[in-house]
Amino acid sequence: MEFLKKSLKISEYKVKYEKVLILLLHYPPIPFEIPENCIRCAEHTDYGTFTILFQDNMGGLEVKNRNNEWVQAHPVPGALLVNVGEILQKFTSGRLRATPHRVLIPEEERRKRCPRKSMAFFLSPDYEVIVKPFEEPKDETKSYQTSRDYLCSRLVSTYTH
Ligand SMILES: O=C(O)CCC(=O)C(=O)O
Ligand SMILES: [Fe+2]
Repeated sequence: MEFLKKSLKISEYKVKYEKVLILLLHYPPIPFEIPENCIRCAEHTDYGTFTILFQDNMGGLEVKNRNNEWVQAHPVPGALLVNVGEILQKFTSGRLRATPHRVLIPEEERRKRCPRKSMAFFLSPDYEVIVKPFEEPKDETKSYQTSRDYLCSRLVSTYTH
């Protein structure tokens, strides 16, 4: 967290602890014909502070840049991918933007017929941390959402469909 404090020049870093959720993802091989435009993981932004992602060499991951263009995030051996999450976007008043990303199915037959594996470390503030811009002083007359409320509401809105 020190690097965030330095790069954003935050004098008081209030996120005392970080919750970590580790997701091991296995995308099965596709042994049959599928319609065009099928995807492995739909466009989304992660909810927390940031996500550290390891991916194998199957490819398919794309991130959206600030010009709203999809850019392939090719796997680089030994490299990690870091995605900014929604809570960090809120902490920084949008100076850091939550990265939209998705996982497509490679055109290439060999990679389509192989599984894809990835490992995601989702970091989120401790549950009682208030989700508000760092530079904004706390207003005692306002009611704020905690990290727990924010994460729960995002999970509910995602999984009620
Ligand atoms: O499998 C991947 O590379 C991405 C997974 C992902 O974005 C997620 O689980 O939130
Ligand atoms: Fe994600």
